[in-house]
Amino acid sequence: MAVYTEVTDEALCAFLEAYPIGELVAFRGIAEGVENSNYQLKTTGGDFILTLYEKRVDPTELPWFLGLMRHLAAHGVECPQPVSGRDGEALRELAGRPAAICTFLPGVWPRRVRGEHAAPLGDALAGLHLAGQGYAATRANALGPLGWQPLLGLCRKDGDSVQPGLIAELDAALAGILAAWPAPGSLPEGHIHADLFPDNVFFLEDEAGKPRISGLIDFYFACTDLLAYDLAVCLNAWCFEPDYSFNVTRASAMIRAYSARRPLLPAERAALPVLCRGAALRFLLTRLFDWVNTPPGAMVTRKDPLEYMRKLRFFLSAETPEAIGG
Ligand SMILES: Nc1ncnc2c1ncn2[C@@H]1O[C@H](COP(=O)(O)OP(=O)(O)O)[C@@H](O)[C@H]1O
Ligand SMILES: N[C@@H](CCOP(=O)(O)O)C(=O)O
Repeated sequence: MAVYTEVTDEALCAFLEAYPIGELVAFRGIAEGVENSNYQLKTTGGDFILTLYEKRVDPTELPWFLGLMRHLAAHGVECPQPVSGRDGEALRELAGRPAAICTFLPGVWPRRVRGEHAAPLGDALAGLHLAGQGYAATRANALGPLGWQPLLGLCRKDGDSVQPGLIAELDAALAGILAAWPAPGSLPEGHIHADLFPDNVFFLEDEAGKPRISGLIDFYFACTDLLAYDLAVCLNAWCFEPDYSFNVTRASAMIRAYSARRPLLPAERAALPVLCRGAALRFLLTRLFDWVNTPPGAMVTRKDPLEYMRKLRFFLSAETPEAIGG
């Protein structure tokens, strides 16, 4: 569930007076999502998404995220655009939370990933990286390599209750990944989405039934980091079958489409195995942290950390870029 903060009719109507988007017709909470509370709004001015930012988003960072979305939308990326109020401000407060209204995107995210999603995704990811180039402000990746050791430390006490021996296995994997991680400045950097999972990518079908991307959402992990790391996140999130076998054909199609729009440097391609290991570890650690540190009834939706242990093991065994479709 992801409606953590309830909003009353009265509070919402009063809130909407600040915006030039007409009057409220209907609204409903959206159950999907993990981090924030989302509502779909219908007003006499159209359809919108209202997001109330919950505790895990640092409010001082919200202007950076909203600015990035605005910049990307202005440079051709289909993504939600923050709607400004009559005073020019997109960010205000509702029900005691920072809140913003964004444009509604058509389409649905794929409940089951298919091969034909891979090329549009690779192309859209490269488009996002290119469009992000002119956004000057930067945001460090709090969930990058420097954050992994402290996060693992916070899971140390209870991690083995999820799987015996897990912490020792993660200690060894982390040491290897950090030792092989690309040196600062050695690979191209820019603004990355950093969480481009299937539930953050909307598709529509064309007349022939072929999926095309109608929008990318959820930029609240976006940051400035290695561009190829974003591709590694997608290889993790999109290229495994339900039985955890890696679909190398799908991965190749994604990497090829990415490279057709933003050619990968040989050094980026060579780094893909370690970047994929790092990306698997990153999602494993945040899921493990939530798993072992979330008291019952807390407002966090927990996801299975062991899914990413299996992916990490695969990437640890894949030594060459070719083994992962590169
Ligand atoms: N701009 C948008 N247009 C249409 N639907 C949206 C939009 N933003 C969010 N949603 C809906 O809300 C759900 C949760 O959004 P998401 O940003 O992933 O939440 P969270 O940050 O809590 O993970 C999405 O799966 C989608 O159904
Ligand atoms: N994609 C992450 C969790 C973040 O959730 P989102 O709903 O904000 O995309 C994971 O799968 O661990």
